[in-house]
Amino acid sequence: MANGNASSKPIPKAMTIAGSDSGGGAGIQADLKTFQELGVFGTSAITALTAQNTLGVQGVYPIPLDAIGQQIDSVLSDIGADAVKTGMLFSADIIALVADKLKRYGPMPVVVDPVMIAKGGAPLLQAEAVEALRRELLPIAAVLTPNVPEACAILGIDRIDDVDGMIEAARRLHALGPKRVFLKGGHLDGDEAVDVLFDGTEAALFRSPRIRTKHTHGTGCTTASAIAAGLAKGLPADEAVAEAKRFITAAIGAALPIGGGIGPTNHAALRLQAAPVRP
Ligand SMILES: Nc1ncnc2c1ncn2[C@@H]1O[C@H](COP(=O)(O)OP(=O)(O)O)[C@@H](O)[C@H]1O
Ligand SMILES: Cc1ncc(COP(=O)(O)OP(=O)(O)O)c(N)n1
Repeated sequence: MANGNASSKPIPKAMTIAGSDSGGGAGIQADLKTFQELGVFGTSAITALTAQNTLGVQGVYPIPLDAIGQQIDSVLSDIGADAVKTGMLFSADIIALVADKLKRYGPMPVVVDPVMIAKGGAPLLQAEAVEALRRELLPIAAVLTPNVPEACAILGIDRIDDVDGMIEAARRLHALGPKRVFLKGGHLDGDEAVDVLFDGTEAALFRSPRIRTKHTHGTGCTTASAIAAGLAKGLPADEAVAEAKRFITAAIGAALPIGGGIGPTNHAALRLQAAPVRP
């Protein structure tokens, strides 16, 4: 009897392979909250511990390779995953290990969030690891989800200024191997936050009003894990992206002004909109 109920379908499962954010707004913590909110059972392999809060990153401690590999083996050899999301991977060695494991346990859709630098400026990927990301991980990505600075770093270009520039960059990123590129426009200016999904043929735009808040910690992790949740549920990629855009827009709209710096998005926002808590 699946899920204790003979009539229910098995629950979709998604795994996050990422860093831990002690402040709870990004990383593994954001991913697992997102999976839970979107009806997906979440599992994890932690690649690095960060001592982090709304003010910034105070420490980064990579996990030994054996321990990362063992977490992935434990989860994928038993529970499995309908989709995987990768986030902070920190070093070329960790990237190579993760790519190897995903090839061994695949095929399953992999959302690659090429996390490089936290909002406060702390490096979360060693500079020399960008080439490993390009070579090992991009070719196995079902969806690559860079923000604008990450897209520039992967392509070795100085700037992307507008939506036309994003479309051109998404085309060039697609040529590096991912099935789809979802290039996020949160770092650009304008009254709308516009993202580009390029599938090798067409570029589709996803637009939302730009919310005037400083509390955007964890937007990238949350968006990528929401896409992974959609893929785990069997949604086509464009629907998974549309659901993720609704999720992150609501989460930013109800962001939490906690701590003294950049607060986290509110992962419960969509659920609370649907069923507001009565006093
Ligand atoms: N102020 C904002 N208002 C509305 N949407 C935003 C805002 N900032 C970012 N977004 C959206 O959040 C998602 C994550 O984007 P981005 O901030 O570019 O990623 P990252 O957190 O990786 O830097 C995208 O869908 C983007 O359009
Ligand atoms: C452990 C960890 N992983 C990833 C990030 C970056 O997350 P992101 O969603 O891009 O949010 P910001 O750091 O840009 O707010 C992180 N900070 N920590």
